[in-house]
Amino acid sequence: MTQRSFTIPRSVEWKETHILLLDQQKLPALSEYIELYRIEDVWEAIKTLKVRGAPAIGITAAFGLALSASQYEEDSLTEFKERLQEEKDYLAGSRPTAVNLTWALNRLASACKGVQSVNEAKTVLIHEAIQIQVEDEETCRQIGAHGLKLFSRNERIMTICNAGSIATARYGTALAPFYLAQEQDFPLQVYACETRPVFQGARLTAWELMQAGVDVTLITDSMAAFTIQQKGISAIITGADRIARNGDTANKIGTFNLALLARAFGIPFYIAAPLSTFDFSIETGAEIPIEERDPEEITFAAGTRIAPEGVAVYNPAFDVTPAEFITGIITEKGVISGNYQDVISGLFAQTAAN
Ligand SMILES: CSC[C@H]1O[C@H](OP(=O)(O)O)[C@H](O)[C@@H]1O
Repeated sequence: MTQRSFTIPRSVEWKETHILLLDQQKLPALSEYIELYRIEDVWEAIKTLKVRGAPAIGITAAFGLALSASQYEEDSLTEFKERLQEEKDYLAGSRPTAVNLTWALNRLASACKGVQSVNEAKTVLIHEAIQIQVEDEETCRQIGAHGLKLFSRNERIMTICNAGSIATARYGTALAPFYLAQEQDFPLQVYACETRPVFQGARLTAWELMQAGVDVTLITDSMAAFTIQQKGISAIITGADRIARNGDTANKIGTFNLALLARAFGIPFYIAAPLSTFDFSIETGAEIPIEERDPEEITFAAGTRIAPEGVAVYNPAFDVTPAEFITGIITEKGVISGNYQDVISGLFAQTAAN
């Protein structure tokens, strides 16, 4: 098996005194890293999608909380933990849908439970945030390996948004199989939906896959059905932002459309997501908070107004695909399918036991 080498971009790096962040709003024209020193800048980077993608949001928020806490001057452990809770809640409020944000912040808070001093707490927070990133990279690689087994050579696969390397620690979730396929000289053809309104597919997925030398074709979201029909798309794979215990899955707006098309065309529809994207506290997708974003994301394109001033706008950033339309969920533990309620409950039990 030939091993090929190529660039797989990273979204964020811990730099002790600051966070180094790939500004995803500047891509694809500019691949620029910015330095974040304050928690307010981390909050703003998440809110304005300078960093986006469920795992990448969680990792960045964890770095932001650890960095801010490293600068606290409170000597009292009680006062330190009170301020940590306040700033944890502040970061958690930056975006509502991706559960990885609160999952990562809760993990840092839990890591601090047994500390005996402020200095120990500061060290534990940094180590836990770094550990989250290290684990996520391996998790994504495992998702890629499990996902790649589902595809045949030269298969044509559709995706939406960007669930790539820059949406995670590295490799991505939905795009991870394509990176591993490229490493193994296993040819696949990817059809990427541009992903209105902020074009994560056009700006980010096309950029990532072209950099890796993956055969990627860009289409508009409205072309999905005709492309499946005309180009013989044989599978669809997307990322996820929050998965309920029954398997209902929130992902970028337009994902549910693709799941319905997969059912209509009789092709598999896969979700790729780590266990950290499962929200074991909610039973169904009806409980998933759906972020609604600035109407100007729709009424403007590239800084130019494309809709009449004052027009009513509905701009949900995510939709929820009912579990019945999901062929399988590709996790680091393997592909789960069938009765998601039972299988996910089993995963929850395993995770809780570890
Ligand atoms: C690997 S999670 C990526 C996930 O996040 C995206 O949303 P956003 O760009 O708004 O953060 C999209 O839902 C992707 O599937």
